[in-house]
Amino acid sequence: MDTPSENWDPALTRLLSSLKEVQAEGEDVAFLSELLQSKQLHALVQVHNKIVAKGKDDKFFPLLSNAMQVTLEVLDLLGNVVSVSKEYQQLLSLLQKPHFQAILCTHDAVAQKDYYPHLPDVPSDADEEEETVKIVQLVKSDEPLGATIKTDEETGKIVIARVMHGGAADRSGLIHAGDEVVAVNGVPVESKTPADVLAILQSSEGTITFKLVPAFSKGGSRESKVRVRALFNYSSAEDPYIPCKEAGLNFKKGDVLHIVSQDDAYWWQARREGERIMRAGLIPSRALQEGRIIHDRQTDPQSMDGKPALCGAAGGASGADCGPQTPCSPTPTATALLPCKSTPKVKKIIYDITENDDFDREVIPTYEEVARLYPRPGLARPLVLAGAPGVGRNELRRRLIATDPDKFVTPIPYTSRPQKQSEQNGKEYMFVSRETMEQDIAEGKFIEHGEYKGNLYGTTAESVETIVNSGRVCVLSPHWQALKVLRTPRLRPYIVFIKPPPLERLIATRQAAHARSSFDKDSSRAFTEEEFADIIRSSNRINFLYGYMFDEEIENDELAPALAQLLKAAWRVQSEPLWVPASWLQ
Ligand SMILES: Nc1ncnc2c1ncn2[C@@H]1O[C@H](COP(=O)(O)OP(=O)(O)OP(=O)(O)O)[C@@H](O)[C@H]1O
Repeated sequence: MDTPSENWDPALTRLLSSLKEVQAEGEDVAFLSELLQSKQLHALVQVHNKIVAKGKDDKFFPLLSNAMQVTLEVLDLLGNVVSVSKEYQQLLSLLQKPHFQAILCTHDAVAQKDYYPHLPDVPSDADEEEETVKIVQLVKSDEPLGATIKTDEETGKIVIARVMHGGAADRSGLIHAGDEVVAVNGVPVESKTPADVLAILQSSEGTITFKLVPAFSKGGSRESKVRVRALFNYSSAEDPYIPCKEAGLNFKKGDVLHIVSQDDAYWWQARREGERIMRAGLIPSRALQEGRIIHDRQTDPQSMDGKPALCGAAGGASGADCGPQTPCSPTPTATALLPCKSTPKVKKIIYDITENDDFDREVIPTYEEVARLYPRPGLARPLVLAGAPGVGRNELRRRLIATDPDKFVTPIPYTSRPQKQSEQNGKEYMFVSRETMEQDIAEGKFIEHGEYKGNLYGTTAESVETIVNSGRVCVLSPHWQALKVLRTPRLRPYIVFIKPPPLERLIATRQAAHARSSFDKDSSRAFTEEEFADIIRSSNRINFLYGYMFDEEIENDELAPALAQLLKAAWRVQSEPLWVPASWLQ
């Protein structure tokens, strides 16, 4: 046991002597005594004292609260620089270090006061006879108040329906969902409608004064930390059921959203990740959106993704709109919001399917929970070029490898066909017997395999891992049906969707380059018009079935810009923290 030295902290010394005075024995007392005399605790107390002493000067305050965001922007800029100086490289390597990025994230959390404790709710056993009223005064500005109001169905009173996270009302900390509005600017609102209240608010100038009866146990809820990737486009202007259009958050498929509240079963509150606007917006919850998609698939089997899936006809039971500077009107009745709620999930044949991809039709693309995966130096994620046969995946893969053959590598395929004399095992192919290959396929060792002229061909997951572990970037251009086998926490692929340009451009670019049809393995000939149309058709279909897996899209119009974009993707994979399914990190 360490013996306290002379400069031992006085508070610890006092605690120790009072412990001795207790004169009790036993394991707990011995443990406490040892703890109070330990050097580690003493060091911690000293650190604490120093922080408290320095804090008194109040010299420490964060200059910014988005250091990590700035870092990512810098990395993006540096990624575009072709020739880099030594200083650039040093800065790059520093900014890419996971520990450095972890410090920046922690810094931002502290700067954003992400740790603040929340005050306990007002006790619900307070005297009900004596109604507590709070007067809240807010300065009117260009910013919306960030709250919606509605008429309470049971009491008929005007209440705060919801408070948008990060908005003016939320930041005041004084207005909560469920608070009853008694008066606005001195005008009692009893027996008024939400629209009347909006009119009062719109006509007010300077400050707005609310007289509110606080709701019990409705204190501000803590922000959730959930991030999701949106798998559909959403525009609140086209959504007839959103309780308040101005409160809606528009987003595109692929955007990462920070879900700050899931308190409401049908309308979540979210911010777009990386945006500096603190006020959250309303988005349809997963349950609501799933219901809409299923409803759309049943009523319109041709429905493709890209359009917001909405139930019923537009302009139905919509909530009254609200002005941008005022609290918003009520949520429409629950029945108006829920025409799809009781609809069971069903399989629906949407395409004229020839392959067996029933599994994929089960996926209802709403949101995918994601988390940031930090790059691990020397362990780049495999780069997967997905797309329709003939679109140019192999051409782009070849050109990428040609830019740096030591860095970009494609796995050597396995085959059961006999080795030719001119061939070397492990160079063009790994030659194995048909029995061995069949057994490995049955054991799930292959990420893709197929048969051509009576011989098996395929690529193993292990060969991908070997390349990753060797510090090089593994580049794959598998058949699209291999995607679901590939997209696992084990391989963590970065999937780039190679999509064709519009038909006219597809034909023009391929004809100008004398492109060879990849549909005909036996002879070298140009693509037919029907084949060009097929490329576009199957591209749409692959995007529909697997779009939720794609990390980015590249349009393969002219080869040079497509390759430049691919090089950028390859850079990102090696250097940037990227969003991946949260389940990969658990
Ligand atoms: N952007 C482009 N402009 C002109 N020609 C292109 C372009 N991209 C690819 N090609 C040509 O189109 C043909 C088919 O490309 P590629 O073999 O890469 O297709 P793929 O997607 O790998 O299809 P498959 O899997 O069926 O081989 C090739 O002759 C290739 O050189």
